[in-house]
Amino acid sequence: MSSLPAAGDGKDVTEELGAGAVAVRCEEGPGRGFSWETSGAERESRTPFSSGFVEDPRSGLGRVVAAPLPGPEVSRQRPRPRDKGSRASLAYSRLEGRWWGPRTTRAPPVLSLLLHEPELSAEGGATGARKLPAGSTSALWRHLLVGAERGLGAANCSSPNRNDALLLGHRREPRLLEQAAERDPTRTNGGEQQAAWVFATIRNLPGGVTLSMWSSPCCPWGRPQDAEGLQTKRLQQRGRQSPGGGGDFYDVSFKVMLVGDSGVGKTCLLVRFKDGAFLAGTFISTVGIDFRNKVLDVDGMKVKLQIWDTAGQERFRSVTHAYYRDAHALLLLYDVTNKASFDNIQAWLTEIQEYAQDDVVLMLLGNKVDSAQERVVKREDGEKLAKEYGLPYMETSAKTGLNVDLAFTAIAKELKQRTMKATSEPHFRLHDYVKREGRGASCCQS
Ligand SMILES: Nc1nc2c(ncn2[C@@H]2O[C@H](COP(=O)(O)OP(=O)(O)OP(=O)(O)O)[C@@H](O)[C@H]2O)c(=O)[nH]1
Repeated sequence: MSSLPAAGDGKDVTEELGAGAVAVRCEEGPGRGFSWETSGAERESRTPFSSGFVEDPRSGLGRVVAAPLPGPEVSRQRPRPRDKGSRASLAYSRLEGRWWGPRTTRAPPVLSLLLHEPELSAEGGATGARKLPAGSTSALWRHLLVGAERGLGAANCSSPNRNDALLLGHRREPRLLEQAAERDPTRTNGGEQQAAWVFATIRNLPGGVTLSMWSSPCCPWGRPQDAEGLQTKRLQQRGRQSPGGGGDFYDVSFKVMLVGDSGVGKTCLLVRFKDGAFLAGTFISTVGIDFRNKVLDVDGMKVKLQIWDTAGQERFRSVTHAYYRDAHALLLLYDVTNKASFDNIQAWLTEIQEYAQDDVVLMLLGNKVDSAQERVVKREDGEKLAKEYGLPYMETSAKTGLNVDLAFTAIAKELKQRTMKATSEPHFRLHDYVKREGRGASCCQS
């Protein structure tokens, strides 16, 4: 792979980026958000995927994105001339409002990824903007399989001058597409229309990762089969109030992480809690890490939970490790229909012990209890394990919603109590609460 040209020299770098060259990573931390252009070639496919978190300094909202990059330290440094040829070559500083890289430039680079639209970030997901040269048939875009699976979602994007747009979307956020489409109908740029409209999927990114993408029906790589269907859907849903949003007020805020093997239902649990919906159908693994916010009213106090959905797959483990230290609470899930996921709980606990704070609030959840026929892990086994480790325990179903709200509410109550130094309220006991309130197959220990 050749190195990226300096930003602003007007060159189309897409060919040079080569196969699999799509992703973005960000510096972590409030008020320091910026995005990176990255690239990766096939030969770097063993590079572990990494991810970053960017937070809008004004709204305090953020989003997580994934990138095939080495360690997080890469993003903590400004690219310098000596970085030329490294994969973190260009960056856009939101605070400074300019691009910088090997050479600071006035204009954004031809191929750039940018994070913005903070209101969308409240919903999580990876977004990015990409300026495409008109009629581009770059190697990059040949990697897009237009018209991939239905049900993939997207978030909005645009370039800094808000002319050219394309996005790297989140796989399970069709609502974001609707929002994006309503806010940004097809834009015009020098006679060429580009906007976020139609999804595609980028496959075979380094690490074997697949990312979903939406783009314009009139984009250079052609109109996908179901563009009209999408448009119809958008029109029908116009006027629906967008849920969530970034304007929630809160008194206290906590970070909660969902961990456990791939496929145990972490994403579904989060979506059930946040949206009251169940993600049935094809299982698509989480890439890197993602999060969503929800504000709960806990005994008169607004408690914001920023819930981080981690990827259960082993290859993303190095990504999630970095987030443990900031977590106030962890929900550790296994799947009652999958014995291996239960057997792996001990390994997860070892990991938690190593990376999380000592005082992290931890709860064990046996998910998918609606699948009674397929159940292979008995409730008693879950209880026993929880007791052994002194954990509160519940059985949940993201499908039916059983105990889902309860699990998060219990966590919020416990965390809220910890922040109240002296209070006249009765002492909250997480174990007792879970035992008392849990429904159906839920239970307890202690
Ligand atoms: N029956 C049933 N299926 C569920 C439940 N929760 C999740 N699933 C299904 O299990 C599969 C995996 O769910 P996800 O939420 O994507 O799993 P995950 O833990 O986030 O997986 P990774 O992202 O790979 O870590 C999907 O096909 C879901 O539809 C549940 O409570 N009941």
